[in-house]
Amino acid sequence: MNSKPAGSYDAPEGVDVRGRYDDEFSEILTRDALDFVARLQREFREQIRHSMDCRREAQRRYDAGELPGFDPATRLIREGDWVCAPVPPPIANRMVEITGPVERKMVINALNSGAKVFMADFEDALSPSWENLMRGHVNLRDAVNGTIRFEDRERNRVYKLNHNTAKLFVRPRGWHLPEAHVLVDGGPVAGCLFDFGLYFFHNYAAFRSNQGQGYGPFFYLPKMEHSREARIWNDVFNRAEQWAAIPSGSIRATVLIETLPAAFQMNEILYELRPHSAGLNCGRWDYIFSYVKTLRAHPDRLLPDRVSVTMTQPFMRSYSDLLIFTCHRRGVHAMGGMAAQIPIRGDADAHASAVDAVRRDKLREVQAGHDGTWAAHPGLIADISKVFSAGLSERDNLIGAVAREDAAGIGEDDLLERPRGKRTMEGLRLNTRVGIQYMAAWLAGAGSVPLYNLMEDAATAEISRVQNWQWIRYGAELDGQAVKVTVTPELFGRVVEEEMGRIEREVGGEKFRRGMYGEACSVFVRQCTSPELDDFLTLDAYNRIVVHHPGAEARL
Ligand SMILES: CC(=O)SCCNC(=O)CCNC(=O)[C@H](O)C(C)(C)COP(=O)(O)OP(=O)(O)OC[C@H]1O[C@@H](n2cnc3c(N)ncnc32)[C@H](O)[C@@H]1OP(=O)(O)O
Ligand SMILES: O=CC(=O)O
Ligand SMILES: [Mg+2]
Repeated sequence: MNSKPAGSYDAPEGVDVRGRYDDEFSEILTRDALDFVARLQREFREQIRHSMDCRREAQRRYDAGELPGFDPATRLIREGDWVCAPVPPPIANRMVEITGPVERKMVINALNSGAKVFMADFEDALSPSWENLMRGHVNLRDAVNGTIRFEDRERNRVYKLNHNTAKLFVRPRGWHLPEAHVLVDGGPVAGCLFDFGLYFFHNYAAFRSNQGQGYGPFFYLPKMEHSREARIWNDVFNRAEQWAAIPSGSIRATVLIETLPAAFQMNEILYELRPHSAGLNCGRWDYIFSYVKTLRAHPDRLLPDRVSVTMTQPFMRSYSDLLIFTCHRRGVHAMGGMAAQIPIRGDADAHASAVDAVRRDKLREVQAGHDGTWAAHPGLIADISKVFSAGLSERDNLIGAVAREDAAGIGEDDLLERPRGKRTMEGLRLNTRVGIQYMAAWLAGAGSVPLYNLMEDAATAEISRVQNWQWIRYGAELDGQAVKVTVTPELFGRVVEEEMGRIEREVGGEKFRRGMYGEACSVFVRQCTSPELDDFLTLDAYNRIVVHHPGAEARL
């Protein structure tokens, strides 16, 4: 018999759910599901804590002047002749993958978009409020069951799934983010174990029969910095497979190489995950952010304007080439990244040039040997598919076709080569405008937004933040000014004031007053000017979206 009070979650011993109660959420937060998450947390929390300590230790070495590099201790793994488990047939062709937050209408649109894969995102594209996370789980359960519907009453439109849909991958949060609404033995559960655990618990069986042809579920794993973190994921997958009594190697995951230290660990990461690997992906935006973050104490590594740090910069090209070589050598997909352009309404020329930029980016990717790539918006899928299907010429992927032996010699200097380009006042202004507006959206519950005709999410906003921090910290000199202009806290203060004025004019007075712009501005400014660089924009800001029930706001 169920003894839980009405209107509260039925939590097992040691688990305390502090998030708002909702009958629909309680279908996800069942006693058994919470027990599964709690088991994962208890088994892996020490390893996670140790890995986060190791990250801090490595950062102390970089701050003392060391540069990231290949680890001599794992040379045999890099040089050895091993391959990952064979690619599962249902995901052999991953030519175009659409990504987006786990919002109900977008989940349906993404699954119907014509992309091969939909990466449902609890990470860069989602503001991880309790409501967003829990609705996301309800949405994914309904999507996997095939019953998901959404009614847009204003537009008199009903959304439901087509017969053929994209294969679902789910991206849980990174290791660093806690889930403050669920405590296990008094401490917050790791956000990624919460996301993974609930999704796996409710969906593994239906996914394997409806979508995975006996494989799955499938995941994307973000922001790792070292292969020891991949080992934890591999152990989590083993534990989940044992618990569900499904064959070992059912779960597959693509790791985003999106931190600078991880670029030197591609082989090691694949090796740790080799029974469960579904390749690697170039997470270009977080990678740029990580370049600044990792080399925060190196004043000779100032980034040029964000707009000029593209995939054609030599350090970015080397990273993508090495990723293709490594993945194909190990028998798995080498996925490309996200072009930030999105369709532009009401300006045909601007739209054509945005689509053209995406096409060029994708052409470069497929010609380099990437097996597939990401699309930010359904309106780009047809163009991207055209470029990639020509490049794949009837094959599912290029794994056996393009070896990229020429990239075998890419070394530390190539991966660390200094980015080139100008640093301008407009770069500083744009970073500020974008960072504040993104933060305002995130605090209000939207984790991905269109700004100035580009997709912005947590990763792209991070670049704006750390670049401002770096320029202020080291007094970057701006190019293109009649007189010498150095970035100082005072100059930045003036820029913030002027850009807040511009934001108000652009969004309109009423929206500005009702929105979270003031709070966003103070978070962003504090982070850009603090003596020590914060690890993540969203970690500090997370406290502002945690709401414990019953009761007021909570701080971790
Ligand atoms: C760095 C990284 O990590 S990249 C991966 C993480 N980032 C992302 O996933 C961002 C994905 N993209 C998006 O979130 C969106 O495209 C945005 C926010 C940039 C723009 O969204 P909108 O302002 O809604 O765009 P727009 O108004 O043009 O949308 C038109 C339609 O396409 C849908 N749509 C747009 N993008 C997506 C998407 N990625 N997935 C599914 N549907 C989408 C909209 O829901 C809308 O549907 P409707 O016509 O049925 O109402
Ligand atoms: O997650 C993707 C990225 O570019 O960051
Ligand atoms: Mg990312």
